[in-house]
Amino acid sequence: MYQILVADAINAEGLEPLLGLEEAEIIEKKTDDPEVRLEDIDALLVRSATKVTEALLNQMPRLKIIARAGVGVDNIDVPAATKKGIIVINAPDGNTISTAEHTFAMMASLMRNIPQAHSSVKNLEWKRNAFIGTELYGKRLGIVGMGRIGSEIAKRAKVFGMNVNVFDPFLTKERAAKLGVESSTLDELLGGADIITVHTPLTPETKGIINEEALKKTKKGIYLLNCARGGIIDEQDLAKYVANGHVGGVALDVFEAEPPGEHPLLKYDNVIVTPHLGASTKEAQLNVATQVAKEVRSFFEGKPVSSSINLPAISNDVYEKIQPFYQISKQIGHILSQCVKEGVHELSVTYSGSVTDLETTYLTKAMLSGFFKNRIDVNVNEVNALLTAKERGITVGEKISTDAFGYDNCIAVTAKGEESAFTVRGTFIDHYGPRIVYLNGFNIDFLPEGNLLYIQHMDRPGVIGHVGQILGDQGINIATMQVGRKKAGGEAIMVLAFDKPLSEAELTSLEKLDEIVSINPIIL
Ligand SMILES: NC(=O)C1=CN([C@@H]2O[C@H](COP(=O)(O)OP(=O)(O)OC[C@H]3O[C@@H](n4cnc5c(N)ncnc54)[C@H](O)[C@@H]3O)[C@@H](O)[C@H]2O)C=CC1
Ligand SMILES: O=C(O)C(=O)COP(=O)(O)O
Repeated sequence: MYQILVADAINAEGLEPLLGLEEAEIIEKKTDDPEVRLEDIDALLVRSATKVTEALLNQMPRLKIIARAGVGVDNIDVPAATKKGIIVINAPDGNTISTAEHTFAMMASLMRNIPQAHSSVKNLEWKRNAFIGTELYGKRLGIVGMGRIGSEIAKRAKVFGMNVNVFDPFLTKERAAKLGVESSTLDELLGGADIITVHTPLTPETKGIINEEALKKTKKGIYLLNCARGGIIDEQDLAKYVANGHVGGVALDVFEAEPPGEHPLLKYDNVIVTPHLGASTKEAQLNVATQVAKEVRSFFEGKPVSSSINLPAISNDVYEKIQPFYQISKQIGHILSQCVKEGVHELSVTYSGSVTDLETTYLTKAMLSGFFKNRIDVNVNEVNALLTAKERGITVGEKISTDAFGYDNCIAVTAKGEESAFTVRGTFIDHYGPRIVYLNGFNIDFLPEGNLLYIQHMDRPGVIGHVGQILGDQGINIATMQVGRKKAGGEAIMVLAFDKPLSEAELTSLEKLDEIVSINPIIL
């Protein structure tokens, strides 16, 4: 008998597909309910409230699948689940419309003081002059994060006659044009917007993306919305800018800690809030519950699941053979995603040598998982890699070549954007390990691991010495250094490895050297 624990409020009608599952018991209780025998649970269904920590997973030795009835999996320790062989699935698009609509409702409420006016009338007041609002029409809306929800917001904003600027480093020009929005840098968006709304996942890159430094660049009277995840707008910095009168108004559906308790922002009249209601509609809840229930049922019936974010879809045998190439493919993708500074619309992989005997599509998917790492909330793996690329408008190509550039095997990946193309080649050498052997036109040879710095420079006497000197003066130890050039005195590159990542100031110190063309940290 499978025991399925539904730990958060998940739509009962949506769970009906599970009722057709023979030998299954559905238990609707919190994970800390004393009546729940965690050690017997096979499937765990949650929303955002239950924190699926490693400690919780340690108490659930039979757990095989975690289903998130919603998008964000930041409440689930996915690496810990993966390590334990637990499949994690979510419902990526079931609540997109509801969240976009809620954001829009918040924006309209904020600009027209609806919550404040509502309370006032309920208190038997009639203060028409106290609630003069601002039109949305003609205003510039800045959208940070142009994925499923951001795109739906943009569509609605345009119908309201708003101008839309978006910042999403992973948005291609083609997709921006298709959506009819203007792509801009974060600084341009900050400086030009009347209203800013964030729709990224919470990642190390997006945490505090709107902080004091960013708020300083916004227009006085700026309106800010966060209906994505608490922390994308830094709450302490925001409170400071509301207190000093710079911010015109704030709408929050999410908080760094939920519920927020006695929060400094709650005392301001121009801060309106909802208790994480973005996905709380009948439709969205039915959608997400049905999606995950169908998936859990498929899983227990031994059928493939389609919205898994961590399922290795290969047998152990094949997995072992493929493992070394799997890792280098992933690293190549991750290097490309950090080196290409514009939206990518094409990723083409060429396999040559002994690797062509293997199932290369797994490797292409591994490369994509490395490419998408840290860009989207969902852990992209071999199960969802191609779908994710397709959703993002990225064409993925695979070719076999006879030229392995003198190596036993070679995996070459070219990423193409509007303005540039960047190629990385890697190989796996038995008893030696993975090596990157070509980077953006230069032959080189380095281990794709740790904190790297890729420097493009002119091949002049003393450059390497100067770099060493500048870093040495700051007490920074260079662990390894590899160099490559096309011809004497021309363009050259170096790849350095460090024990820890360099700070912004340390990177800037190197930029002062005349011979240096560009500096790019790569963290693997
Ligand atoms: N309030 C609520 O109830 C809900 C909140 N959410 C939150 O909204 C988030 C977005 O959801 P979707 O649009 O479905 O996800 P998505 O994955 O389709 O879109 C996220 C977008 O953010 C972009 N992005 C990633 N890093 C970025 C960066 N550093 N700067 C700018 N853009 C960046 C990605 O390229 C992507 O286009 C979810 O991760 C979730 O946390 C989602 C549903 C309901
Ligand atoms: O889907 C998401 O990411 C959400 O934030 C919705 O959260 P909820 O399921 O309403 O707790």
